[in-house]
Amino acid sequence: MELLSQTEVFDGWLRRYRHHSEATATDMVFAVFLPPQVMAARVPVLYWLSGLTCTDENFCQKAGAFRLAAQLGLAIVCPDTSPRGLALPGEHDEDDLGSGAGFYVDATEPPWADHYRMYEYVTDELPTLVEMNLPVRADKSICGHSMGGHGALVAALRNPGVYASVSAFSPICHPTEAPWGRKAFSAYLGPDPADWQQYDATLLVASAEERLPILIDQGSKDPFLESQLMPEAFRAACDAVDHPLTLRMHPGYDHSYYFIATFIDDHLRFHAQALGA
Ligand SMILES: N[C@@H](CCC(=O)N[C@@H](CSC=O)C(=O)NCC(=O)O)C(=O)O
Repeated sequence: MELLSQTEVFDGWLRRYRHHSEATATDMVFAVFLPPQVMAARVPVLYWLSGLTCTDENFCQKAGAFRLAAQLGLAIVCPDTSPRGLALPGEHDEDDLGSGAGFYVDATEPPWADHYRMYEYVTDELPTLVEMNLPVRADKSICGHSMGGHGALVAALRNPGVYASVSAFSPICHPTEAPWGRKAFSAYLGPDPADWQQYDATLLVASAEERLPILIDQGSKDPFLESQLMPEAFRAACDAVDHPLTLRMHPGYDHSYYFIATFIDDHLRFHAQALGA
């Protein structure tokens, strides 16, 4: 891993690293916040998956998470949202496909399949790299926003026993029925919706092997609420199998990082408690 920068913040450190990824066959950049407790012992990790158009930097600059993470002794790892440095056909033309829009799936279709393997990257390669090279424990939790909320829910539902806790802000809960999800899945996974189900939290929850409690925060004035996010479909799927879900609707809040910043402390405490931080 190549250290690109280190910035002291709340007595901890925000670092950015570049490394070669086998999963994406590109270089990847990620950010990590290390709390001051790493001077004495390894700390647990929260993975944050960002949404469409983001890089590793949006959460770091806008969420306001590091003061409490420093108090709780929680590391936070922020991956990028897609491979970079490529010039695949159409890759940089739209906000919801290609660069900045990896959707945390392993693409099977050309021209994406050789590089757009963000599921493998965030669930396997990156945690292995982080645990080998940084002063963290293997204990981990996962959280995300919008496309990243979808990624966090899918990662937890598909990997029983791996995450101590999972939460999301404004997640794309039912991407196989949402325009963003249908467009991305068609491109990355091909035309057969049967191949999309493994990446849809609302479809996965019935067969989840672990009933890990889920926390979701959602703003009622989010312009994407009904068309793209569909938390009520996810609630119904959870209710049908008694999967523990806390879905908090917040009147007046939208889809932005102002909403995330308002409630991020609740998520940090939720994860810190599960991780024993
Ligand atoms: N332009 C896009 C939506 C862009 C957007 O709102 N991106 C969100 C995530 S949306 C779901 O994944 C975001 O986090 N933006 C970065 C930020 O710093 O705010 C459209 O309208 O389709």
